[in-house]
Amino acid sequence: MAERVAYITRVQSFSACHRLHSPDLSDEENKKVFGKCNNPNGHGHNYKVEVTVRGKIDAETGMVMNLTDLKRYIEDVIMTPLDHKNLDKDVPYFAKVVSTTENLAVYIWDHMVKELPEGLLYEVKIHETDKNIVVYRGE
Ligand SMILES: Nc1nc2c(c(=O)[nH]1)N=C([C@H](O)[C@H](O)COP(=O)(O)OP(=O)(O)OP(=O)(O)O)CN2
Ligand SMILES: [Zn+2]
Repeated sequence: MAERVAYITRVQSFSACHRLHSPDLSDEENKKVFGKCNNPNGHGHNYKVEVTVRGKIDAETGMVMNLTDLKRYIEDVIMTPLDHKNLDKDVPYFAKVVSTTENLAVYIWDHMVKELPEGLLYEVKIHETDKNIVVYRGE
């Protein structure tokens, strides 16, 4: 049978708070750029992350990869470090990196790509709110 390629996705939600604030900008500039999201005491989100892997459907198993394994990687990369956390204060990566959803997607990609078999990770999509969605594909 000809080789077939499929995309499989696992969805995971987590809750976290953050403040958009750049150490490279003055307080005034931060207020101007980030507006209400620069509130000193932060604000929270119920993030929804979609992790998609792309690969050949294995002839013997019928799977690109076992979704149960993907679930375990997501637990280690997303849930343990990020769920119910203050992103800026609890996650060392964001001490100097602004916790935008773009940078959060890069964080998740960079950690997920180390766990997964080479070449499988295709996309990290984050719904910060129902209306704000970021896609990162490792570029
Ligand atoms: N490019 C980006 N822009 C913004 C980001 C981001 O991560 N990347 N993040 C924010 C804030 O974190 C903010 O929390 C967004 O919330 P809000 O504007 O309230 O969200 P909605 O637009 O979905 O809410 P409305 O109901 O439309 O008010 C801002 N910008
Ligand atoms: Zn926010």
